[in-house]
Amino acid sequence: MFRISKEFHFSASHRLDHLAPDHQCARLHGHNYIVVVELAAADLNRDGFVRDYHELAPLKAYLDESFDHRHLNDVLDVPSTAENLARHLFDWCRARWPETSAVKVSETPKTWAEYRP
Ligand SMILES: Nc1nc2c(c(=O)[nH]1)N=C([C@H](O)[C@H](O)COP(=O)(O)OP(=O)(O)OP(=O)(O)O)CN2
Ligand SMILES: [Zn+2]
Repeated sequence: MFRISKEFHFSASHRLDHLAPDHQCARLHGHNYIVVVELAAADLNRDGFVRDYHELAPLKAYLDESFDHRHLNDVLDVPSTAENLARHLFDWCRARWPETSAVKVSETPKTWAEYRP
């Protein structure tokens, strides 16, 4: 199996307002998010690629337009946890690129959440 991945970045604010009011993440705050999309295939195409990295440009455009410098509570219809963000972006990528195998999201230098069905 071949696996490729590409990293994307955006900055956004959010509040996890379903948490107890004394939880620090229930307060308005922001992150410099990192998103890594992974694609997998048993065979390579005629170019020797799982898929050309350049074909992932629509994900950058989607993140820039819909997530960057926005308030995530206004963007997602589920709590804006890293897990939910990873699942949302996985579904978005999988609908376009069937080789999508996982999406990882980092909110801080110490944390990662991954959705991999
Ligand atoms: N499983 C998850 N736990 C938490 C999430 C999440 O999306 N999934 N999100 C948050 C906060 O939004 C934020 O990411 C804070 O993370 P945390 O690691 O607690 O932040 P700190 O940098 O302050 O951690 P320190 O250990 O104090 O450095 C919380 N949990
Ligand atoms: Zn947060």
